[in-house]
Amino acid sequence: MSQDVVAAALRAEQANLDILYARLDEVRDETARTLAQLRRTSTAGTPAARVERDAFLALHTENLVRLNAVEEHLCIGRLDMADGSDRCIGRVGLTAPDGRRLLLDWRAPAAQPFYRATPGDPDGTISRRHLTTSGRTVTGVQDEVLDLDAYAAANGRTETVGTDGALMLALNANRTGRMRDIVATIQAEQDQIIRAPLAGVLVVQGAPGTGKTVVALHRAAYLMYAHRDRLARSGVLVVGPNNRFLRYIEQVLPSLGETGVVMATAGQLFPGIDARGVDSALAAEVKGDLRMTRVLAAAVRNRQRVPAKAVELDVEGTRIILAPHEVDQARRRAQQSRKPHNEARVRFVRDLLERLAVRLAKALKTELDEDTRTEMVNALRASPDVRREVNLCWMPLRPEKLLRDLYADPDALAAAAPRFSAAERRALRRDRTALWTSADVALLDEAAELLGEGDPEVDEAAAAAAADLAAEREYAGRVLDMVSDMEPDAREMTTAAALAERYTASQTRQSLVDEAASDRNWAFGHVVIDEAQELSAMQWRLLMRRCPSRSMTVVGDIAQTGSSAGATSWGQMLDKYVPERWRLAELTVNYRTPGRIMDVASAMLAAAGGNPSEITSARQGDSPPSVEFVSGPLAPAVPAVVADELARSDGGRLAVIAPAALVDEVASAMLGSSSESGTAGGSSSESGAAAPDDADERVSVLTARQSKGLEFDVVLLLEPAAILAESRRGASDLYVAMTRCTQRLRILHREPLPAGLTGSD
Ligand SMILES: Nc1ncnc2c1ncn2[C@@H]1O[C@H](COP(=O)(O)OP(=O)(O)OP(=O)(O)O)[C@@H](O)[C@H]1O
Repeated sequence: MSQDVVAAALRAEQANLDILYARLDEVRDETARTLAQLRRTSTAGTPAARVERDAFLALHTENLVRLNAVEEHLCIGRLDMADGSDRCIGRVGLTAPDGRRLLLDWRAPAAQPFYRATPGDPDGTISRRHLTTSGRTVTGVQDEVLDLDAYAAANGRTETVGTDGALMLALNANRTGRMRDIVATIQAEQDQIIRAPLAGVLVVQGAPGTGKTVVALHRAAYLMYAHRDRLARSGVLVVGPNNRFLRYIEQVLPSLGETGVVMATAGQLFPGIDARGVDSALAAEVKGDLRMTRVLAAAVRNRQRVPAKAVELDVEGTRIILAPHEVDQARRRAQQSRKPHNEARVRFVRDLLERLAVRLAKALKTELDEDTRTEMVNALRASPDVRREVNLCWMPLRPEKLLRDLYADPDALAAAAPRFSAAERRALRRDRTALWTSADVALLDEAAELLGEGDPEVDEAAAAAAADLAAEREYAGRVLDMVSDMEPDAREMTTAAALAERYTASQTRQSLVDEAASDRNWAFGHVVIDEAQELSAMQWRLLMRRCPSRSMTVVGDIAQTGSSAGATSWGQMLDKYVPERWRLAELTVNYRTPGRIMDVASAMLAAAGGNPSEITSARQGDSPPSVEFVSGPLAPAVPAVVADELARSDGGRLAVIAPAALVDEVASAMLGSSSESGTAGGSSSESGAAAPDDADERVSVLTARQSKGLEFDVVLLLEPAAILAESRRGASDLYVAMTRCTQRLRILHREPLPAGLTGSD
């Protein structure tokens, strides 16, 4: 390849990139000016005029956010088409003032061949060019020929232009602690998943590092582009395994210009609760089991009581009897309504008061007609005795109270869960002050279904709010007429239909995250679930309630299931909700872990009885895991090894993954060594151990479970045999830990190594 050809290609691409950035700057300035003008516009005028102004404010603000988000790597490449035209592909669409298309959004249908065209199926293309850029400078180009004859005819040569491959550059780059988008290098099998239809449940199964997470996030961005009308209003929910993981991925969607996504762990899916407690393996398993639906239903029924014997009540000085059989009859009738507890209570109280009114009339020797009946009922309602007894029989309940009372009372547990073993019931026992766990959240949600809202005032307020929202939506439909005056690039980034929905969303978008989080009945338009193999059957039930349309992207790897309540097959969890309506897509190339390390991880898992997926690694790497025997305690040996690795890894990030019992000791050893002399690698912030939640530190000390979904340049794995023995799913945890590194895996051990795990001692 002549240097001249490369230099000429770089020059040509630089000239084009300059035009694109100049246009981006222009559009940004125009949008900012329009916004400033709109803000200056008087807020007086008709309500409709104010609503219009707000609609445009929201639209332009959103556009500005998007335009600012695409500064880095604005243009990712180009397609040369057989018809002589070309298509520049970028993170956003841009049009020249005269309407000429300058840049095509990577999600547009016309951009699809950039990811999918092959020499066997060039789809109207001659060649594909990948661009690497740094800031606003082109640093590399790489051409892939898709139709050789046409390429030779167009370029007068068959030789392609190429600097380093964009994919290899991306894979070899040091990690930063934050996941990056992969718009420039999405692979064909990944693109198929990203652009798959919105409807239905799509399960993306794949071994470690195959890009499941990153693909699911790009799919969310794609769906929000292709179905903006629907998803802008209802929002997309992304569920991840823990807060650290959510922080690790949180920048991907904003970097693709998409906001309005709710991110949550399974422990944050019940309004007002952020579960921080931890369950034992048995408690998590029991709480995640579908048998809990029956236990909770029984717990609720057991709060609908009949007094053991007749109770005397004082009603304004008159004594009447509350007879058990009458309470029982009122209870039965209320139960027959099949309404949730708090709603059925209204009927129970009404029925019981009617019966007591008869007794009261008799005691007062009064005829019971329409007028006196109302009088009697009012007197009964005012009686403290009556109120107390009615509440004792059928108390209005919140889910939190129901569950706390159940966990705290062995008798209540025994009555609600008679078929559970004593050990299972013991596992559920908790003090009233215990922290909520993520498994509790699914139970609270189930309890909320069984209890219902039941407060008529609340219901009325909700109905009024719903009516308001409907009226706004109708108005938003009329805002459509105004779209034609919009600036072309703003139009490009939306569709006319989307504006209508977006206008409605503008009322909620800013607070969509808060609103959706505070509304248990929020129906998300699409739900992305990551590390989905970890979810229990009860958690699936909750997620299905959050997504009545069943439009979901479910990603995970059954071989990595660590939770005792997690899935052993996808059908086990999904068949009951979407029988024969979920589809499976598989990813087969590992972009993270070098092949020589992956082979050892797979051999270990197979030797432990697991079932690792067949997998090819995009890179083989230099060496298998290095294994070192340590004769003394492990923790004190760690800082020196970390210092050595940091010195070698040139700015990369490192994780020490240890058995749970060793983590604190290792973290202390790291902190001690850094405060003493900085021997562990320079400044204390570089060498000090980070808390498991801290994604920005260069060194993290984690358990295998905490490392799920994350990645590091170098992993130092301590005592694999202890991780293996930690739980019933210890082999999966160890497999996860071994597959987190992008460059090197170093193992320190004192105990004998698990079977299959061999390396270069
Ligand atoms: N097409 C691609 N181009 C560049 N990088 C990619 C591509 N696909 C995946 N990667 C990178 O590979 C790494 C692994 O991706 P990701 O975390 O999404 O995998 P995963 O399947 O979710 O892994 P695990 O199940 O082990 O958590 C990430 O750094 C991701 O950016």
